[in-house]
Amino acid sequence: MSAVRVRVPAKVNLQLGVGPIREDGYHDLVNVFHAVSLFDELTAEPADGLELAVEAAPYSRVAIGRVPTDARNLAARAAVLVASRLGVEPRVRLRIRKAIPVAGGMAGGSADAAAALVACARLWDDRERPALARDDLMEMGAELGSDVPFALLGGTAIGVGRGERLTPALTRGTFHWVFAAADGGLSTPAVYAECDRLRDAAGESAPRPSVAEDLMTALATGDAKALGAALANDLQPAALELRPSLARTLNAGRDLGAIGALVSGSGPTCAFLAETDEDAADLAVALDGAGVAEQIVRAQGPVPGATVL
Ligand SMILES: C[C@](O)(CO)[C@H](O)COP(=O)(O)OP(=O)(O)OC[C@H]1O[C@@H](n2ccc(N)nc2=O)[C@H](O)[C@@H]1O
Ligand SMILES: Nc1ncnc2c1ncn2[C@@H]1O[C@H](COP(=O)(O)OP(=O)(O)OP(=O)(O)O)[C@@H](O)[C@H]1O
Repeated sequence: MSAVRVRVPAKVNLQLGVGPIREDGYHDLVNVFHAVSLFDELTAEPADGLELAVEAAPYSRVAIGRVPTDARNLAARAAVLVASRLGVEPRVRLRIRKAIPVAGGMAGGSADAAAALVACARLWDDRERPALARDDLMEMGAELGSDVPFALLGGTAIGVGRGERLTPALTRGTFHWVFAAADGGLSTPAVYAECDRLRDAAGESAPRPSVAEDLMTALATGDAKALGAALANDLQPAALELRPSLARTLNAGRDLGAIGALVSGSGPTCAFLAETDEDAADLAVALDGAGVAEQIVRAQGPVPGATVL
C-alpha cells in the first residue's frame, strides 16, 4: 500500500462532570463528547524509519511551533504502539496537517493519535496476520490518552471512567457552533490541578457526577436552545482562574446572541452554540469584529470519528 490519508475531528465537551481523584491520579468523569467539523488530516506512507512532519492547514492560524515533531508527538507514539502490537518496525512517514488548535481543549493531539492508529493499522494490514479490530484500536487509544477513543468513535458519546469508556448517545439533526481560539494554550494537568485547588479552598468535596437528563433530552430532540441551556463544564472555573481574559470572550459571545457558551474541555478555546447556520455565520462575524480571540472558526456537529479518505 502506498499512502493512507485519514481525516479526524476536534471535540467539544457538552457536559464535563469532574468527580473525585482516583488512586492513579486521574479524575472520575462524566464526559459528554461531541465531534465537530474542524479536522486535522494525517497521511501515513512507507519510509525507512519513523519520520514526522507537521504543517498548518490552509487559512488556519494553528501554532504548529508548539507541536513536538519527535517521538513525543502523540501520533508518533500511536505509530510505535501499532508497530509493536503487529510485531513490525515503525517504518512510516507521518504528515499532519493541523486545523485543530494546539493545547486548546479540543483534543488536537488525541485526534492525531487516533488518525495515526487508523492509518498505520491500514498501512501495515497484511494477509499473513490477523488485522487489528476496532476494539484493539480503542484499547490502544485509551493507552495513549483519555480522549483518544472518542476521536476514533466520533458522533456524540458519553464517556465515563477517565473518559475512555464510551457509549454513543442518541442525537437528532445538526448543531451549529462557533469556536473562539485563544492565543496560547492551557496545560490539561494544570487545569485539573487548579480545579482541585479551587474545590479545596472552598472546602468542597468532589461530587459524583451523573449524566444531565436535560442535556440528553435536548440532544435526542435536536433542541438547540435547550442544549445551549444545558451545557456545563466543571473545569471552566479553573480555566477562567488561569486565564481571566476568557470571561470577556464568553460574555462577548453571550451578548452577541449565542444560545450557549462555555469553555471547551480544559480550554482556552471557547465554544458558542447558535440556533441556525445563518445565526452561526452572523455570530462568527460579530465575534471576529469584537477582537476577543486569536481566530474564530465555525463548525457543525456531530460528525464521524477518524475516517480513511
Ligand atoms: C479535559 C479533557 O480533554 C476532556 O475531554 C480530558 O479529560 C483530557 O484528556 P487527555 O488530554 O486525553 O488527558 P490524558 O492525556 O489522559 O491525561 C493528561 C492529564 O490530565 C489529567 N486528567 C485527565 C483525564 C482525567 N479523567 N483526569 C485527569 O485528571 C491528569 O492530570 C493527566 O495526567
Ligand atoms: N499531534 C499533536 N498535536 C498537538 N499537540 C501535541 C501533539 N502531540 C503531542 N502534543 C503535545 O500535547 C500538548 C497538548 O496538545 P493538544 O492539542 O492535544 O491539547 P488539548 O487540545 O488541550 O487536549 P485535550 O482537549 O485532550 O486536553 C501540546 O502542548 C503538545 O506539547
